Amino acid sequence: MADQASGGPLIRFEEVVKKFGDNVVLNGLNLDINAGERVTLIGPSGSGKTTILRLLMTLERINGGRIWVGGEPFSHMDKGGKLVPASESYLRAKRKRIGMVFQQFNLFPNMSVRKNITEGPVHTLGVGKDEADQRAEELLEMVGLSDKIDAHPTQLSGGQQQRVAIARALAMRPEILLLDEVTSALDPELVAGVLDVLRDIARSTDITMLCVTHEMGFARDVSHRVFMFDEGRIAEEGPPEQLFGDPQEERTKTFLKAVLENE
Ligand SMILES: Nc1ncnc2c1ncn2[C@@H]1O[C@H](COP(=O)(O)OP(=O)(O)OP(=O)(O)O)[C@@H](O)[C@H]1O
Repeated sequence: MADQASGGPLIRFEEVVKKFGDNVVLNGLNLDINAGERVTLIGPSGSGKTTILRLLMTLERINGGRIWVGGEPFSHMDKGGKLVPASESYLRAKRKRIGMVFQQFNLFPNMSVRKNITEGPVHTLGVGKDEADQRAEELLEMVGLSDKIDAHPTQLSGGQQQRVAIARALAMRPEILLLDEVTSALDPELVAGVLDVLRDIARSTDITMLCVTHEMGFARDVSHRVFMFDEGRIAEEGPPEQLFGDPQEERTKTFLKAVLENE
């Protein structure tokens, strides 16, 4: 885990405000994540965790503050020495650094597994077809689905589809991988397989990961830091052994107790 060559974090949220109408979801959020760090966001429903990932995917725009990625403005762009809100084309170029896996797998239903994985590299990044194919084969091996390369998504279980979605995100060689409750839509018996694949990726790559999850065991295993969110602010943060083992804030204690009782 290291800071950027520039000395700064890979991702920086600086006084970020995000509103939906009158609903202020993030109210001056400050957040730094270093290159290679794996971070988990936990907290009650509606506290703004998914919104953070969606801002990084440029699926939402901020209402105030700034986001930086790799020391460069992300929510903004430099125009003659002044920072102005980023244009669509600027955002499109910037978001190539970032991959996301969603709760719903969102695979292309009419394409084979192979095509699902090679489509982005070939069409968005201009990678040659043979190279994209080879990478798809490597990634399918990594997620344990080599034998499904010619299958269609409808022939796969939810867990298998989610593993293809993970392979598809990694095929774009992102620096940052965002995981939004990737096991929430799965039948319980399929959850472990997907989490094992993610544990492997965490162990074998130095990709920067931001996960929103209710799987506390997984959060404990893979995270360098856990952020407890409450009402759009960070109530508490720390390494998992500290945050889970010795939480300081009342809000964290109540939340963890409720999650454990639920489990
Ligand atoms: N597109 C949208 N339009 C209006 N309100 C939205 C939109 N997206 C999110 N919100 C609101 O923003 C708040 C934060 O939502 P967000 O999904 O980030 O929370 P969360 O912490 O990820 O919750 P959960 O654990 O339930 O996914 C909620 O009050 C939600 O209703």
